[in-house]
Amino acid sequence: MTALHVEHLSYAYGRKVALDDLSFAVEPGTFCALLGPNGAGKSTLFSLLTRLFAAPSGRITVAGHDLSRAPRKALAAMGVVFQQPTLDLDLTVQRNLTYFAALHGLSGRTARARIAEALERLDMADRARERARDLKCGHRRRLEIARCLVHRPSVLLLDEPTVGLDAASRRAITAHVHDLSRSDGLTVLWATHLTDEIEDDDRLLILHRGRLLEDGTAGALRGTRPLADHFLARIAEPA
Ligand SMILES: Nc1ncnc2c1ncn2[C@@H]1O[C@H](COP(=O)(O)OP(=O)(O)OP(=O)(O)O)[C@@H](O)[C@H]1O
Repeated sequence: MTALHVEHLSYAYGRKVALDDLSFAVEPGTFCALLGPNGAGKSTLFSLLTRLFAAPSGRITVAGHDLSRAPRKALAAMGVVFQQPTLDLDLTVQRNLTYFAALHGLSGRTARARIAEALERLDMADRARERARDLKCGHRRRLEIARCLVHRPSVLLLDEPTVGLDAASRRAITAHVHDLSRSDGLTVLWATHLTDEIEDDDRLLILHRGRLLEDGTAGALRGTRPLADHFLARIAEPA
């Protein structure tokens, strides 16, 4: 079964077309980078995938569930990290996660076990009692990633999750999420405009002006040139 399937998706803000007949499918356990410059349509796609916006046309399927016909099942199969942080900074790490687990109907022993597992997975176990406000930006982001694992989704959506982080935190988080995909079989859709977050084995979608310019394995698409050069050359081509 395809983990994430987008078929003929379009979206416009008034006359401004943000996504133009977008189609792609991501197989389970794949780390899929969605690479595009500012304004490419990445956040619009995330808003449609997470049902913040209703898709006026096209179809989205998550872990076999149609997002418009079976939204609860589709949304339960996904973990999301939005571009803007959404933690409660006055709560501890543990409390942030407990609150989120409760929203997903998890409580008591199950919630505690899942939270411990998620914190362990992100190397955050020793920070459970710290207030989110006291964490460095990189650790806040890691907490958000741990949070999106608590209900055991099979598909993770991350919208430019390293924005505003220093180089070391950026590298650590990118490595963590690649590892989640590799070791735990999670499907990842990672939106970015930074080519150094993408590995040669990753699936790569290049999005530009609402359209897919490329879809393949990053290493094969870039050939012998650095991915940054390949990307800049492709998006510089006339429409
Ligand atoms: N609320 C809005 N009203 C009108 N146009 C919008 C709105 N939001 C986005 N757009 C336009 O839609 C297009 C896609 O924007 P979107 O934010 O999805 O791109 P993005 O790839 O996420 O860019 P960024 O990396 O800057 O977040 C852009 O041309 C943008 O100007």
